[in-house]
Amino acid sequence: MAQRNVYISNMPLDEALKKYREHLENPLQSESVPVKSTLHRITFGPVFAHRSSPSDPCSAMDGIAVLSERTQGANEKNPMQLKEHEDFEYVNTGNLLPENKDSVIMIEDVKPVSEGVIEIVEAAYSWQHVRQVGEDIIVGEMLLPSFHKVRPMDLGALISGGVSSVDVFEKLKVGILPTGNEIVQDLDALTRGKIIDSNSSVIEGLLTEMGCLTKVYSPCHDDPNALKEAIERGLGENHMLITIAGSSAGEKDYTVSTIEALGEVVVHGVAIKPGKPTILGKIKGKSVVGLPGYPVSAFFAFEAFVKPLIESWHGQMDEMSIHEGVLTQRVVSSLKHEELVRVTLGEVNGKWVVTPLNRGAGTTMSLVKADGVLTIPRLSEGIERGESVEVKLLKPLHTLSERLVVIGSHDLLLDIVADRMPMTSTHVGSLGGVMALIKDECHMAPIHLIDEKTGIYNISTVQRFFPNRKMALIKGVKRLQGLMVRKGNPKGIYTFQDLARKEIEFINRQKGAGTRQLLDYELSKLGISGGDINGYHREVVTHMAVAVAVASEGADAGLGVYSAANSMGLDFIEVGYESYDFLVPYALLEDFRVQRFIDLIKSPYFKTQMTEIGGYALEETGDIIEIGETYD
Ligand SMILES: Nc1nc2c(c(=O)[nH]1)N[C@H]1C(S)=C(S)[C@@H](COP(=O)(O)OP(=O)(O)OC[C@H]3O[C@@H](n4cnc5c(N)ncnc54)[C@H](O)[C@@H]3O)O[C@H]1N2
Ligand code: MOO
Repeated sequence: MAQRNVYISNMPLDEALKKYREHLENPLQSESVPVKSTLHRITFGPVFAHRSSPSDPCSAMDGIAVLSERTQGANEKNPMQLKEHEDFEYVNTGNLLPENKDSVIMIEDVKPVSEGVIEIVEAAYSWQHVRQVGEDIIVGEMLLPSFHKVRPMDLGALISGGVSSVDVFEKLKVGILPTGNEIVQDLDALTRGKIIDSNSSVIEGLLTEMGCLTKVYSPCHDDPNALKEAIERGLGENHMLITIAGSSAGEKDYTVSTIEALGEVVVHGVAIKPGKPTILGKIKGKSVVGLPGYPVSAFFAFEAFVKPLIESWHGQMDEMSIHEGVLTQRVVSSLKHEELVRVTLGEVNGKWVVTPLNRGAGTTMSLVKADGVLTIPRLSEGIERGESVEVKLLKPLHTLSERLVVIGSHDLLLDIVADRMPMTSTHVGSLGGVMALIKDECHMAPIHLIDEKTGIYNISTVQRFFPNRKMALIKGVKRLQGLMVRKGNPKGIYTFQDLARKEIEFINRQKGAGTRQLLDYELSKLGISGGDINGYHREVVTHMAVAVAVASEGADAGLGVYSAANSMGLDFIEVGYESYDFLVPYALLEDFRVQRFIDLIKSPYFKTQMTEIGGYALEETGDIIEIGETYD
């Protein structure tokens, strides 16, 4: 008499899936694919920009390009006439900014007077309506992290960032093996007692939707030897095999015994209905899943086990929805239009925080980085900071709650961290980060703030801003700051005094940035005022943006870190090492996201990466300094 499988367990779904996952390794390797063929593929590693975008300064509006200096003094009472080819050139949106021009006046604000002569009633400020080099993408910037499913908007960023091919996960090959003497695949063969194989097509469709390559085999007869051969062949030709039917306790249900003979049955029988007799097996390291034969059972067992397993190999999870959160920055909007603001989300102290991204219509990266979209209706002037808003999610919520929310000063090391753990970072300078921590809008603020009296970094500033709250400073890196100049230092810039020379164009960091404070500190020691330096008021928000401006000859010098200068091939005049540390509320030190971060920056991997970039010292990285007392 044939043996029956009577030992079917009743393992809870979560437990079964966890146990099975632990038994299997991700079978997928990487392959290099031309950028235009990467839609819906999943990135194997981080993808970095090969070029900046825009790669040259260009006009952001239709109008005329002028030298801002030339327009000073123009106002309603004193209209100013300008001559074409002498004082201005006509430009359209996207045109290269002509030589010797630094700003654009919109065509609406230009009054034609006669052939080649126009009149303006308002002066232009420098870089007005000009898209600066790297406004959207900066060479070397991480465009996409690992495990990212490429969407249409990502293609735009990859192509703008000069990427020609991308390492993606190879497609998962899955074999589908229907079993049972009664199963036929051809309607003509559907005689009395036969059943048409509908399950294989359903499972094939589900796998195709997930980006897998499938192969459906001919139905295997209820014969142990035939089944053994078919399973071995199916596994040899694929990464994974799904068998259909024969999973239960019938006399001819050979699937379990065959898998057991060839490898291991990890689970047989789960506490879901339909789907109870599902088999989760492993042969030679590969996954074999036995789905029950009833069509609905097969579908649910697939959704419960196969789908999450493949998704986790792809680094992807569940679906989209609407979510509520608190806005961390005021968003001003025009009454005329409904505005779609790209935002990031994170969970801080049980509250969801919503941070707007760059709003320029040319910033493809704002779409790539967006976790969701906030709609500001027509006839609304905008939304205040602290107000509750509803966000349409572009990413699954559970991946967002794992995120470490970082607001503050920028450094290239944040890209290394963001590639290895879930993180969102907003770059608003050190003081901006401190303010966000005060309002509980982030977990962590990277800071480098010099005390102008003592020259000591961070500690005294933290004491001053948090007199009643116990904080912790996670020691980060010592990084080399200096003046970036073009290769060979053609303008002979060696000291801060040189910045005040008439022919030197400087590019500055935004107010509140630690580097801006360092500049002001050095200038005040020398008695130089910001107004003495051309370009002091021209601000960008990252070190890389400064480096790109100098490299592309938009400026002659800027202050920033060695790593940024080095990556753009610039010369570097050392100013000294500064402490770039991570400030967190003491109470959040034990938070799993903060812990994950500390583990990462203490890891050998992080040290190797930082050493490769150069310009950093990591002696105390990950050490904790407690600051202040708890008064509550
Ligand atoms: N004594 C017991 N009997 C059964 C148990 C049990 O615990 N004790 N479990 C029941 C449950 S629950 C399910 S589900 C089914 C699972 O059956 P099998 O996986 O062994 O599949 P079969 O018996 O071969 O077929 C079931 C049913 O599905 C049809 N089928 C099979 N393959 C296909 C296909 N490719 N396309 C469409 N339809 C297919 C098949 O003809 C049968 O009608 O067992 C219960 N019995
Ligand atoms: O649980 Mo079965 O899988 O009843 O259909």
